[in-house]
Amino acid sequence: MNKMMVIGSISTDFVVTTDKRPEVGETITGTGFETTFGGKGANQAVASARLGADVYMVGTVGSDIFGKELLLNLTTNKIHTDYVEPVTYEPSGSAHITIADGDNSIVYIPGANNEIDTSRIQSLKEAIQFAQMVVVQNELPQEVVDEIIELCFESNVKVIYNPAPAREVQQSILEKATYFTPNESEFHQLFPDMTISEGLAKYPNQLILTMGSKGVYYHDGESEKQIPSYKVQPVDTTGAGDTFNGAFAVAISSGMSMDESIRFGNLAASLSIQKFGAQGGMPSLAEMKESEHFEKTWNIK
Ligand SMILES: Nc1ncnc2c1ncn2[C@@H]1O[C@H](COP(=O)(O)OP(=O)(O)OP(=O)(O)O)[C@@H](O)[C@H]1O
Ligand SMILES: [K+]
Repeated sequence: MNKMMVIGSISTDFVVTTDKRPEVGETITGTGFETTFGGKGANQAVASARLGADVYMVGTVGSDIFGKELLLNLTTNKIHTDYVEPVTYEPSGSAHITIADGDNSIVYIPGANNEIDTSRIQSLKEAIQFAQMVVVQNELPQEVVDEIIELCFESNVKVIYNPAPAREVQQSILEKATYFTPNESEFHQLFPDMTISEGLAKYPNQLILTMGSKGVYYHDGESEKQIPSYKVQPVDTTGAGDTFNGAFAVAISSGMSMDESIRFGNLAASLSIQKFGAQGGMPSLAEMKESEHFEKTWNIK
């Protein structure tokens, strides 16, 4: 079984649906309320664990009621929580999402997620060196992300860096990631002066660009390649990118080829967007195998 370490955010999504948004000072009656589990780190951990990886989550939750639920959700998904620390001085991370007119507006409060620091990463050095794959995203302080990638690079541990949400990142850090996986807008934030083709050619077999329904692009050292997505009717695309990253991580660390691993990621993502919530539709390996697109040669270890 693949030992994987996912270092990142763990949050609750509070989702309000309403016919219109309130004006400043106004109170209105909405139409619905739901809480779902989120945080890019936790989402990617759940995606990998459902597909059979042995996942260790590294992160921070508040010592509030939400923190307990967040931990319980991880263990329910068979994720090890030994490296998830409760903190007392910040609330658990949360995203406050209002959906009106088919569009969402979001207030994200990192809270406990910002309390992880570089000394915590140093204290986990041995555990990190023991992982077959490390996965990290941008919902942590950038100096912590930098420290993780530097440590993996020096220790020869494979690391997938999902630079989401978009922000500036030093080129020297990107270069040290085994793979980095922006979507289209994150790509343009990382490389404001480059076309997509120029970026792909500069980082062959390393830059994996997800383009929603258009599929995934990378350069194999000889030419640019496009791996198409699977045609489905999306219900809720929240968590598509997280599912892709978690599934790609499982496939590539199982020794599957780049093309196979991307197809595996695309298939998992296409199943996930047919259900509500970031984690709600993330498939198990058994559900993947039931798909007509599952390939017999895909061998998950
Ligand atoms: N409409 C769609 N139809 C089929 N597959 C899709 C669709 N949207 C997304 N996907 C799948 O999900 C993967 C990731 O999607 P995308 O590039 O939109 O990432 P993202 O912007 O990080 O997603 P999100 O922020 O919504 O989680 C794609 O590579 C593709 O496989
Ligand atoms: K979904």
